Amino acid sequence: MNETAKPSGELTLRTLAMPADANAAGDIFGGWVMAQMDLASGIRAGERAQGRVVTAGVKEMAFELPVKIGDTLNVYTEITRVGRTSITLNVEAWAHRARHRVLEKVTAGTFVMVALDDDGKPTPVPTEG
Ligand SMILES: CCCCCCCCCCCCCCCC(=O)SCCNC(=O)CCNC(=O)[C@H](O)C(C)(C)COP(=O)(O)OP(=O)(O)OC[C@H]1O[C@@H](n2cnc3c(N)ncnc32)[C@H](O)[C@@H]1OP(=O)(O)O
Repeated sequence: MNETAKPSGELTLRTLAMPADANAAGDIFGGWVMAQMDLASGIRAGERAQGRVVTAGVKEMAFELPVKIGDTLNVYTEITRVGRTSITLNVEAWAHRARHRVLEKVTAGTFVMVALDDDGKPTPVPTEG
């Protein structure tokens, strides 16, 4: 792992970048990376909300480095704000390169998830604990 930078947040999801997720040049599609970050946000926010959540918005997405076939993608999440019905998370995706012992930040973004009730309407996020 690179000495100068470390992931922020809790490791929420790990998965492997496969050939079917790549474009013709061999780089993994940004949409696939975003989908993994969305899933990680859903897991973390769903646990905090103790129920169903949806993605309301994604802000400040930055694709800093490509993901390559064979990389392990590690997604870290940190809850930065809990509103009435929304949960805001900083989400970082780091690639563990297949043939090198390095972990590099590839993408970061801010996700806003909203807790829903059984009727699909926004519902208050319960107090923690
Ligand atoms: C025990 C259980 C364990 C669980 C373990 C779970 C594991 C399971 C993992 C599943 C992982 C799936 C993760 C994929 C999740 C999708 O991909 S969901 C699909 C994509 N998203 C959608 O289809 C959402 C479609 N949009 C909507 O349904 C509605 O616009 C929304 C988001 C519910 C908001 O409805 P609304 O009527 O505008 O509601 P409103 O009361 O005005 O606002 C509600 C809150 O949303 C905020 N908001 C609304 N729009 C925005 C926006 N554009 N930007 C930012 N915030 C916004 C408001 O500020 C407000 O926040 P609070 O002040 O209450 O904190």
